[in-house]
Amino acid sequence: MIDPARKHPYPDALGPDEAPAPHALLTPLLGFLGTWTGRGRGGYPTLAEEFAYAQEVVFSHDGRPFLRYEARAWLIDADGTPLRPAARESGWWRLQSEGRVEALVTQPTGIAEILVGRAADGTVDLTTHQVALAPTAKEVDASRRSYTLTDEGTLDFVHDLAAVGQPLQHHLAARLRRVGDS
Ligand code: HEM
Repeated sequence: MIDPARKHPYPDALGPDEAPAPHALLTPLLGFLGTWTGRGRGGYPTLAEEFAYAQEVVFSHDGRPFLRYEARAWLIDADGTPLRPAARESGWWRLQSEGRVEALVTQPTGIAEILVGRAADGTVDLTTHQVALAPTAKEVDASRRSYTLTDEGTLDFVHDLAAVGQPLQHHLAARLRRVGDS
């Protein structure tokens, strides 16, 4: 049993210079490590209107060749005031040779995705390998996600979705900044 009062013997690192040293396979994704926050916009043909949201995303590692991934979003109004909690998801990005990525992501809406793709030049592109749905989850057939580290120091995110009978198309786009950066 883990004693919650005791410090974890293998804490995650949030930066490339922290211990433990990152596994060599994480090299193409070192720029992703840390906590990011920002805003995005989303929509879908089945929704009455577009929405604006804020999001926090955390990437960490424990020295092995995978990233821990955690994302929380909440809807905001035009002034940025929080309206209500929105999507949450967490998972693991498993790094393989030549920058190949296998990502496992689960959501409290009953959706579990396995995505595959590649990390290169500060960009990760992921497409659906498999989706598993809980009995009461909405129908999701596929998604395509793109994460890009830009020259301005932002992490830009685009998410296309094929769901509820609609073909693959835009659902979300966001721009995040590393917490602590101005
Ligand atoms: C930042 C992350 C996300 C935000 C802010 C977001 C926001 C929303 C919102 C506001 C809706 C309308 C229903 C509602 O009000 O709850 C919605 C619907 C939906 N979203 Fe997302 N979403 C996110 C991520 C995802 C992801 C990762 C998936 C699946 C892979 C997904 C799949 C869906 C589906 C299937 C619907 C239902 C569409 C319908 O029934 O017409 N969303 N999303």
